[in-house]
Amino acid sequence: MNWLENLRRSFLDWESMAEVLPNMIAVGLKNTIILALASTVLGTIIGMILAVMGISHSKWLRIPARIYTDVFRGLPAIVTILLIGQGFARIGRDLFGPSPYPLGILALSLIAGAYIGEIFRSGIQSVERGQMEASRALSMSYGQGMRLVVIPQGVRRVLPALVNQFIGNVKDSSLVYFLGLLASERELFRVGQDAAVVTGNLSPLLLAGIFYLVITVPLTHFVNYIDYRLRTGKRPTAVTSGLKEVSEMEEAGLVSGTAGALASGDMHLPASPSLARSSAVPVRYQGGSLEVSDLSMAYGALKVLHGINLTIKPGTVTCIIGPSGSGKSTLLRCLNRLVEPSDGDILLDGDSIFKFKPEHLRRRVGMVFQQFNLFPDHTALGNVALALRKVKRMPKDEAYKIAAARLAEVGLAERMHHRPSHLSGGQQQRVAIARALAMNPEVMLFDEVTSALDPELVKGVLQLMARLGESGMTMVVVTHEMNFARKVADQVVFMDEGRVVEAGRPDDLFDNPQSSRLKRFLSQVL
Ligand SMILES: Nc1ncnc2c1ncn2[C@@H]1O[C@H](COP(=O)(O)OP(=O)(O)OP(=O)(O)O)[C@@H](O)[C@H]1O
Repeated sequence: MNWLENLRRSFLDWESMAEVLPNMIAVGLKNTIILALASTVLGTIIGMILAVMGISHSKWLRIPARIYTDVFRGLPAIVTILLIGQGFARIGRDLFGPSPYPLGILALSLIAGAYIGEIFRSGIQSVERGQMEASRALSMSYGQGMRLVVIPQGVRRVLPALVNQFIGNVKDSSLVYFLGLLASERELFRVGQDAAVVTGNLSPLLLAGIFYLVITVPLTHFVNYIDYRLRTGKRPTAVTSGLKEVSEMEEAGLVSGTAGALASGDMHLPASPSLARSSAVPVRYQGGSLEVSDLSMAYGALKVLHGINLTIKPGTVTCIIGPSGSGKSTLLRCLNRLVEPSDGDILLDGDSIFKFKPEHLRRRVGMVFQQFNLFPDHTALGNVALALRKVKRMPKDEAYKIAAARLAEVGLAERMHHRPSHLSGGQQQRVAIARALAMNPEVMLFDEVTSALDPELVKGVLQLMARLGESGMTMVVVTHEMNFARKVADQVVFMDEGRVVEAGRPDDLFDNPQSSRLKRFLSQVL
């Protein structure tokens, strides 16, 4: 039992622990926290700058950020601390006085910045491109899209990694003692080590270890909890349970009145009980007109649109059909300047859209995407209200009132407090439509909005779009739904290889195609 007693004296000598405890808390713990917090805050600022430089289009920003990251990640922490702490000791003395403490914080921050920069960069780059596209389509500037949509999502995704970095800083703070700290500046490790030398056992050092764990373990669990809350949002549990069934029932309700109606051509609107109920007084829209002339567009050397001419009258529905890669989506994106054409002009209510700032144009021309592109960190209501608040600068109450009304119009009054991940695909797409409508546009662009939906959810969305078309909204719809185009469109445009091959009334195009290309296309899709 002798060796057991030996171990106890080495590690669990209560007296020497009790003796060092006040100093451990008042000096060691305090300094460790100051060193770790200060270097994390400064490192976060450096990291954010590095991340923005790292994703910049300019190589003059990217390359220095890369070199910095490689150097400070590649060097052992102790080397950096000694190089900074001793190499800059003179400057440090002039700036901060005799203490090496500030230089220690600086060295820790420079190291942390390199890691945090990489964490931020990968977080921001992991956010889907569609999020920025949706932000821009809602009239946000690039900066607003980054600040309000992309960066918050990126940061949330990397929150656990950032906490790991803080924990790394807590531990790395022990290296600063190499710089020769004053007694009042010693951190946990140094206080423990000093006491261990005096008492001749390791108990004070073990106590220091326990303090490290007291800082890091609860923090990890707390951040995991915050991460969970941010990911899932505050939601009553009762709503989550049985969600699938509710959403399926709702979709079924939407579909039931129209099942097969589109296919048979016997579609009466609004046939859906939930849609009809949700908008007893139909909303009327003041649709705008579009005139596209000689429009061409290229992605680099790839010419995608060749001299497109198109007239879209106010309050009409134009469906664009054509084979994959024929330039339909590109034409749509030219209409709200998500891409810039190389030639030609587009008039909105008689004015060239190139006279406006793109952000102003996009308030008048809304867009809905195939992949919905809802903001996952916001509820349905938050998704619709975000641009109203941040772009249109409406007071919060007014924005939420309008958002709630728009969601009610698309049959989602009862689901407005749900996040996208708790909505079915059809419901998400209806939120996206409500979100675009809330900006009060004159023209709505729909880019294959039902292509990502399960077949049983398609009809609900198509029915909503058909109702919107009947309410006076000008709509340009890229679609593979030929029955929808036939029944709802005022004009169908067939594109192939970047050209409008035929355009006209749906009956004329579908029943009496003129060109061999349209005949071949229809024979493949009908
Ligand atoms: N961002 C881009 N960069 C480079 N080329 C692109 C880009 N987007 C589309 N293209 C190319 O432009 C052409 C037209 O694409 P577009 O998406 O407009 O066609 P589409 O008719 O909408 O096709 P689909 O029905 O498959 O969506 C294609 O050859 C496509 O590969």
